[in-house]
Amino acid sequence: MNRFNHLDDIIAAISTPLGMGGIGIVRISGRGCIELADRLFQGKKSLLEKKSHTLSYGKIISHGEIIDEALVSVMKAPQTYTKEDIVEINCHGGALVTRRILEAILNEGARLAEPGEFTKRAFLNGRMDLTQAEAVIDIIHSQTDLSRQAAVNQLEGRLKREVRSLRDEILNMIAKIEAVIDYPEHDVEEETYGNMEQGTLKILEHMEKLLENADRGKIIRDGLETVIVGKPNVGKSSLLNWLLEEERAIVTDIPGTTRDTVEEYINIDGIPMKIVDTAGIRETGDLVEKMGVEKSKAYAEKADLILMMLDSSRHLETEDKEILSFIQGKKTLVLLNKTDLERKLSMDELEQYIPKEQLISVSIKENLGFNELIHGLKELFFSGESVKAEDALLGNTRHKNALFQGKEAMERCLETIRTRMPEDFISMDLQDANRFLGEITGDVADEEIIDRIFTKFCLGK
Ligand SMILES: Nc1nc2c(c(=O)[nH]1)N(C=O)[C@@H](CNc1ccc(C(=O)N[C@@H](CCC(=O)O)C(=O)O)cc1)CN2
Ligand SMILES: Nc1nc2c(ncn2[C@@H]2O[C@H](COP(=O)(O)OP(=O)(O)OP(=O)(O)O)[C@@H](O)[C@H]2O)c(=O)[nH]1
Ligand SMILES: [Mg+2]
Repeated sequence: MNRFNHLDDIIAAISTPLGMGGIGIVRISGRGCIELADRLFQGKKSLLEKKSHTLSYGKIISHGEIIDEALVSVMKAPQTYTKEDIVEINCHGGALVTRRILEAILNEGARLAEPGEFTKRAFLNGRMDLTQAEAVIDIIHSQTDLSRQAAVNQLEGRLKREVRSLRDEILNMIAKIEAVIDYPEHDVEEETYGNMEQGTLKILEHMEKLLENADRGKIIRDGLETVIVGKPNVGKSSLLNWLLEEERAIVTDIPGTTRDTVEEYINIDGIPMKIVDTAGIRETGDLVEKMGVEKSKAYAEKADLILMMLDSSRHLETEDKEILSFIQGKKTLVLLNKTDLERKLSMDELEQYIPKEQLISVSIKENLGFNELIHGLKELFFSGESVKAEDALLGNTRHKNALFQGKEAMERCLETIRTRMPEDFISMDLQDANRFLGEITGDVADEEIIDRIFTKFCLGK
């Protein structure tokens, strides 16, 4: 039996949100599913007579009762999404109707598909590699055009090709070193070690270039986790509203207005951001406020970016200094707000805590400094370059980690070569690297990893 068992079953699921639209789609995949659907179908022609990728009008009938009228598509293996026969029943969109049709299909012998099982079959049947299957989830979950474009590029196979070309280079090296091991009489040792070193360095360079972009890729894929911090009343909630261009958070001149965190997703000039407005950080006896302050600190700990706010119309106070030292070592922009008022804040004092390049003057009230803020952001994360989906080749942490392990194996290989260890050891290091890269595309398939990936899918996908 196939170790990914059940690949022979007919699977079925509702692929549209339940009862939330005009049409509902029930999808069936597996050998025999056209015959199965035909037993429920009554139209001008039997589904068995239909050409692949055609649509038929008819009625869905179970136990002599019409459940609904429908349009049914028939797609024949192997040129389908799963590479298996597929039938899709397009019925009316109500939750009950779609469920009744699914039940009728299950009664005819199909089994309910697991989340992501259609796409899992597409992977297991070789229509796509693991990075492409993961791209399908990313497309569904994408919140910005940039992350959607990155996911579409991945579905088109950009990452797959990149990893394949790395593996090809490694496999070529393995073939060469194995030939030398098998026919030592032809071996010119210095030349072999020299060639191996060159090859290894070239692959390492390629890997490093890919890894360099991983941080950008993650930001494009998942968004930049940003937290606004500062003492009470400096204008943090005003900043959130400013960025969102709507009155999302409550703003008053009473310090301690925001008590719990407020989270929003926005797209600033192409950069996807998750922005969290927090309670002003200060010593307080108020229990609720205290909890808010703790939460602010916890968010700041795990953020990609901290937007720290200061009130430029006031002197630097102990609370500000505490926050400034608390965020040391994090990627930070410090916003000097309320520049429309008379300046009291001493820049000399401030620059003891934070480099000048990271200071940005704004007045939310007067709508000043927005472009400078965007510019500062881009400098910090994209070295000032514009943000492109093509940079997001490696946004997924699973891919990054596997590539990193591959790189470590290649570094061991370099060491092996340079210390003139036996040629067998070179081959072993190369095989290690090849295996890690194979995990990215799923060519080296660990069932547990694969299951974990597909259970993140929605039903019917
Ligand atoms: N109704 C419906 N809409 C859908 C999907 C689906 O499965 N059903 N998709 C599912 O996610 C996406 C489209 N993806 C698809 C990918 C490949 C094939 C397919 O049949 N491919 C064949 C040949 C296609 C041709 O060139 O004629 C193949 O690759 O061999 C279909 C849909 C989005 N919309
Ligand atoms: N003059 C001036 N006032 C501002 C500016 N930005 C915000 N304010 C005012 O500052 C006060 C506090 O603003 P909030 O946005 O509520 O401040 P906060 O940091 O969220 O305060 P807490 O939630 O209490 O921590 C409000 O009265 C705002 O209208 C500015 O650029 N200039
Ligand atoms: Mg606030």
